[in-house]
Amino acid sequence: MASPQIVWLRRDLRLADQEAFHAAAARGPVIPVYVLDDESPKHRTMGGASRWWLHHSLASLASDLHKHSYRLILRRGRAAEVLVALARETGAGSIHALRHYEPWWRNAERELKESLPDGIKFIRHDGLYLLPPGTVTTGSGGPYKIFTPFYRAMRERLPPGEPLAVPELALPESWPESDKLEDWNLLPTKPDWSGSMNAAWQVGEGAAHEQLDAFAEHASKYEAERNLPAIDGSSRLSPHLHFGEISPRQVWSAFADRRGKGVESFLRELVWRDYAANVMLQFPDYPEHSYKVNFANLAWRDHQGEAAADLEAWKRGRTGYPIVDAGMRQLWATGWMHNRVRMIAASFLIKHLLIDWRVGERWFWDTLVDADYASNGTNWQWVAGTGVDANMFVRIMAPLLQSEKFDAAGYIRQWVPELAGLPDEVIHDPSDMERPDDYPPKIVEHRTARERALGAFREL
Ligand SMILES: Cc1cc2nc3c(=O)[nH]c(=O)nc-3n(C[C@H](O)[C@H](O)[C@H](O)COP(=O)(O)OP(=O)(O)OC[C@H]3O[C@@H](n4cnc5c(N)ncnc54)[C@H](O)[C@@H]3O)c2cc1C
Repeated sequence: MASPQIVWLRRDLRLADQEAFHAAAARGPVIPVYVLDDESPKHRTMGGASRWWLHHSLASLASDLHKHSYRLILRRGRAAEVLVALARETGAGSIHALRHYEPWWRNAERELKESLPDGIKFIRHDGLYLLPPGTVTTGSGGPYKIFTPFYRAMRERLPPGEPLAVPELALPESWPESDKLEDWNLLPTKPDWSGSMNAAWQVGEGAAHEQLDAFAEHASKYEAERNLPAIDGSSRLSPHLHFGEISPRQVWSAFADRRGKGVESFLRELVWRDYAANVMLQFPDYPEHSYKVNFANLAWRDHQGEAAADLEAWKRGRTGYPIVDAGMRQLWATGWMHNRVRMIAASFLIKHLLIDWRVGERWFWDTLVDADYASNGTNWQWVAGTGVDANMFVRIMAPLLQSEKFDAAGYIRQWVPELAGLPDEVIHDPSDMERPDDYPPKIVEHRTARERALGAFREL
């Protein structure tokens, strides 16, 4: 019998369109393993909301494998060490994995390759992105920094090809020991904040495809509706894509025969995910520092001192700005926030409260179910105006105007029930007289905040 092949899973928790499974299945019986590695990412271990999602995603994948009389092996520890030990223990001929690009995963892949004994191969495949990061280059062969030219160059290389079906898997002669998922304590207990998350999401590969099918029905309206938080106009595929329950290639190919403004606009957004990965590949610590180095000197307010109460109000959705509070409460309750509102809430923290964007990035890292090192960092730097692109710090969003412009009244009513009784004309910016007693006053006036931010910028 051919030697078993290990498939090392990380953010690729699916059976279909999974090159690692395919390649492994072609060589012998397959042992799929997920390693819970809290060591390699150091301070970038998964946040609470991501761990909640991970639990359910692993449970779903294990159950899908079980339908094929298969198992998902769970191990915990430093990935490279765990995999070397498992390969020895099972007599595996190869370890297959999809290439990951977070700096800690690139290190772990290198470490694994170097520490495997002779005769055991580590074989990497593509599949996390539409095209492998680093392969879309300028005429002179360099990487792109700006989205639009990157997008144009990507489009010339797309579509990404046909997705793969679920491969036939042969059973190994015996199964190695596995941890129990429940013992990993990925779900919150004290306190258990997951009630509203359970109500908001169906997790797993099957659910990802149902979500895609549901979105495809109204994708033609995406361009018109994507910026309106009161409407479910976007796909909500981000956590499914982040955990790889569905591949971007599968998403792309679902629209192969359909064009039009809505679909085009959606596919363009999907390319942002690839763009962010390309930025991360060029600048591995992009989410950790302002790319424009002079911002290291910006006089941010001290978020652990003078600005601590403001930061807390932002996190809890009690800033007195209804659109910001609705977004932050949606995030807290469901682990997700509408894209337009992410921009408004992030901008509010950075410009109105003059708190370092990295503090907000970390809060999102902990609370988003789609928290993604590349996408989160790239978007926070974009909003801050500190990043590789042309956006500028001095472009300050006016949250109340944004709220009106994007018709957020229904969204505010849903997430800020104290304001539910207010009419549309008032709800975006209730005066002191109209503001219910249980809703806080604005923690800072727009004009004052704007001047403070511009003043800090001028001092750079
Ligand atoms: C401050 C801030 C932080 C963000 N943090 C994250 C994050 O940690 N993880 C994350 O996946 N997205 C992040 N985004 C991008 C965007 O808000 C989400 O991808 C989007 O809201 C997810 O909803 P959706 O699946 O309905 O998106 P859709 O509009 O349906 O888009 C389809 C897919 O394209 C990708 N996508 C869309 N917009 C972007 C974008 N601007 N950048 C990167 N990918 C994009 C996502 O994978 C998304 O699922 C952030 C945006 C901001 C402004």
